[in-house]
Amino acid sequence: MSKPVMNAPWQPPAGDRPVSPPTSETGILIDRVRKVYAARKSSAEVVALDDISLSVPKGAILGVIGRSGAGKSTLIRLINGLDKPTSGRVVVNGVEITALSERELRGARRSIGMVFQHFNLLSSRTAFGNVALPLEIAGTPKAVIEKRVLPLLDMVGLADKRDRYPAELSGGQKQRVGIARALATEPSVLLSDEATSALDPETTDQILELLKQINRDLRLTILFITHEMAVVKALADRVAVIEGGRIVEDGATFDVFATPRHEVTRRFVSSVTGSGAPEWLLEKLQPTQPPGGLAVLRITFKGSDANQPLLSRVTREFGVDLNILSGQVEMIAGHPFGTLIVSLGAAPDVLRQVIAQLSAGNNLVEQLGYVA
Ligand SMILES: Nc1ncnc2c1ncn2[C@@H]1O[C@H](COP(=O)(O)OP(=O)(O)OP(=O)(O)O)[C@@H](O)[C@H]1O
Repeated sequence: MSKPVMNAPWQPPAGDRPVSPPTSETGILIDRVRKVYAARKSSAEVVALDDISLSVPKGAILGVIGRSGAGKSTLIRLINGLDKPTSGRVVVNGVEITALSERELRGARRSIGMVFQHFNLLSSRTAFGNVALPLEIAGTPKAVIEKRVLPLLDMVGLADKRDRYPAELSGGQKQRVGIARALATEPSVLLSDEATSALDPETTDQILELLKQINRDLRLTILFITHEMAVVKALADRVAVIEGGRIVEDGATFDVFATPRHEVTRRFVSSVTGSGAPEWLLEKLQPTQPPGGLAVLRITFKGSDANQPLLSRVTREFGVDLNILSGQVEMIAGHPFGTLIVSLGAAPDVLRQVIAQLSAGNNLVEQLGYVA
């Protein structure tokens, strides 16, 4: 049914960020993908994806985050073959999706599960009936369907709701049915399109936990798109930030949180870590020192350095008082990560030494300005 990748020899990507050629351990490969929507009478041509390359190892969870219109949904549609790129190729578990005919694609899609923001359940079917649907379409015998669906409903915690209709289920329960349905054809890859965006925070946490468990238990490769960094923080091993159809930053989740390089990433990161300066402080910040003014520093602690008593050491050593203006320490991808914003009064040469001392190890120290 599906074609293995074999015809074209591997060429390194032309873009500035090469990806490795697909191996047996590559779950999803996006190779120099460009998608241009043609101009229409009333609208100009849109470059939705502009030379994107990404590689997701088998069993990994990649979060793709971007603002509205960045190109996230376009990317998902190209991976599941609902749309074709203008150029470039998409390889899922060794199958070059972009080289398949419509008929071949129908078969290949069984190995790609999809979870949707609004669940997309059939209201006329029970939970069981919704999960069974992709198997019925694939012509699976009834006895096999029964054997496959019941353990799936059990896995998502809905064994007792098998005969309930969507209207009788909560949002979280509907999404559990959606996840079970996505797993019915035993896919190797799960694509999630804003799966938790319609859910309240507590239900979101439960669904993210379920996705993590499924990833662990089934060694399923997951690529999800979202506009919420909190979802990336909770779920992703790796993150790619997309803006204007380009990947502006990608890497291990902790590294991207700890050292965001692009302005868009910084904004996403500060929305969940409290690393951004509070509004009241931003209003008071001045670029030059007013008479008697205090310097304002932002210190980002990474990894084990987050636990070190650096501040008291600096206070003792230089005899300066550090006032904590805002701060937070939390765990990201299993590592402590903290941000503190402090003010202090010190002569310029002492300030330089304080900054040097605080910058020891993995810490990042930035001077934000001065307050009166
Ligand atoms: N079928 C289409 N025809 C023309 N332009 C399109 C089409 N689909 C998407 N676009 C445009 O491509 C760009 C990327 O859209 P896309 O839906 O992929 O973004 P997104 O990141 O998913 O946004 P959102 O979070 O709002 O869903 C946008 O400028 C959008 O207007």
